[in-house]
Amino acid sequence: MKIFTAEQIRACDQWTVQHEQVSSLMLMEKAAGRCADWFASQIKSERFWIFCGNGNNGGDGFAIARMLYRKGFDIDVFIDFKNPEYSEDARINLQKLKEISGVDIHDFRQVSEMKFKQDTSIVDAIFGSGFHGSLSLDYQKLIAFLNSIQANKVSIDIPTGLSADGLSDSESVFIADHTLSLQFWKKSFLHPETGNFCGKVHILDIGLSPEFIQKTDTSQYIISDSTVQKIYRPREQFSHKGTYGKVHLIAGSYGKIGAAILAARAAVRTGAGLVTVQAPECGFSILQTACPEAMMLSTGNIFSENLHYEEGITYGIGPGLGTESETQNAFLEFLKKINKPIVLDADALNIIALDNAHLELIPKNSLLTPHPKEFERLFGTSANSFKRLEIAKENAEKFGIFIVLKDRYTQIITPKKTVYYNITGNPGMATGGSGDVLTGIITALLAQKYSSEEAAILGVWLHGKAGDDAAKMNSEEALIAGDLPESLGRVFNELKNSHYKKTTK
Ligand SMILES: NC(=O)C1=CN([C@@H]2O[C@H](COP(=O)(O)OP(=O)(O)OC[C@H]3O[C@@H](n4cnc5c(N)ncnc54)[C@H](OP(=O)(O)O)[C@@H]3O)[C@@H](O)[C@H]2O)[C@@H](O)CC1
Ligand SMILES: Nc1ncnc2c1ncn2[C@@H]1O[C@H](COP(=O)(O)OP(=O)(O)O)[C@@H](O)[C@H]1O
Ligand SMILES: [K+]
Repeated sequence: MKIFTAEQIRACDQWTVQHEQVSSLMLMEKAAGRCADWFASQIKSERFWIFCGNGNNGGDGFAIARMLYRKGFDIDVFIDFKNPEYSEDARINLQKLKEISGVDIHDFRQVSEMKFKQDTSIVDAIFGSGFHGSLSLDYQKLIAFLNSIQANKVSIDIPTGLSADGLSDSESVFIADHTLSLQFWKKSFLHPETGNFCGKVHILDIGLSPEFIQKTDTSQYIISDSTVQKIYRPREQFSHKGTYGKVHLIAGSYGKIGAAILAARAAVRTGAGLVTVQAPECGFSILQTACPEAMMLSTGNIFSENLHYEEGITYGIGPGLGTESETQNAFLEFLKKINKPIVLDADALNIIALDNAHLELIPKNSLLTPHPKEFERLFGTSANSFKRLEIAKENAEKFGIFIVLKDRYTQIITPKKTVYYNITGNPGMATGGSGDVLTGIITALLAQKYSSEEAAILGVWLHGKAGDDAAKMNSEEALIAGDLPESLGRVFNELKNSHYKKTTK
């Protein structure tokens, strides 16, 4: 699914009006209708306080107010009495609302004097994609007041004060529990500094031109279920374990053998034909007990100092590996021998980060899976996650690598500087070892002849879906990394069913 900038969304809006025989007023009616239906079906409140600005976001708010009133809800609308200028469509919808005697319209400055009933939901239709600059003092006070009261809060299109494309200059931003985003994800929803204001994001299809969407280029995408269904290949009937590749995980050291176990369990559950763990002997008995499906190769006594290289193997290196000098030397020598894509995580990245020249040793099309701190060690600090993404793009291109930047919405950055955001997963996965599982998953996919790009996209999606399945079983709080490989089976079943549903009657 494409992510467009605010400017592209505006162009899409205009294209739809020009080419699809709908007026902008009809589009607003459709958008408001989708929002009103969502409120009526998802929200328990009897009454709504709807705050409307002077542009088309406010216009949506006026139309939503009218529709919710007709559905039987108790509605109060708040506007800026000091500013009588409205966009044309907002003006028409405000006029329609004024014709309804049952809806009270107040100046938003009066809100703090009004009695707030507990079951009221607050709707923010103040500013959307047209917001720029910063808020006036009166609006800042309003947002501070709304943020301070306990209520269910919903933003239309974008929380007021946020910009669609990155950080905004606004001092205050409306904090939503839900954001009803029209047609598209916005980039700012996907980054921590801005996404935190959006609550749960719901994308409402308002029927903007599919032709425009298809023909308009972007370099940023959401990984949608349909993307993943296109990548996924079911297993062949006449196959054997050789068909599904040989994985070697170079992982674990004294005190961190669990990392190797988690990666190995993930690799076997992702369907790799044969999995071997290269680890120090101190971990053998626990590894062979915890994951009997995997074979073992000794790399040392309590840490790795002697790594085994063979042709035809797909390597995943780093979880719990340690950074002792012997391990560093062994790993860097090992890197020089490899000329096909590998997966590098955790301590493998920390060793590479010790010297910039090490980056040159990474085989082209390899996948690096840093969390933000590891990324910083590799490529330097950045002021915010938007700048970090730009640094990631430059380095992915420069070194010909895929960077899987792990976060709430993990970003995959390709050597061509395309960005894929993953929206599966949940905060239950913020627990030690979940990254090790991802290494096992991606390495197993690479071994099964998925391309690096496919392995990254399918891998992060599967990982997040496994997290969602595990959270459903165990709650987000009780989710542990070891649950993730156990959930993969249900996720694959679902994926396979949807694949067959697409290809059979
Ligand atoms: N996607 C779609 O196809 C569809 C989109 N739709 C909806 O349209 C929305 C976009 O509408 P929009 O372009 O009118 O912008 P909007 O967010 O209302 O803001 C502009 C107004 O706010 C003002 N203003 C701005 N910054 C300000 C500030 N700091 N402080 C004070 N004022 C400020 C600005 O004033 P100006 O700068 O012009 O003086 C102007 O009056 C979009 O988010 C969605 O809800 C649907 O209706 C139908 C289909
Ligand atoms: N709040 C969150 N929502 C979704 N996914 C998350 C969240 N927090 C962490 N994750 C995922 O969990 C994994 C954590 O990886 P990492 O930090 O390397 O853990 P570890 O080093 O303990 O294995 C990443 O894939 C990340 O995307
Ligand atoms: K809004």
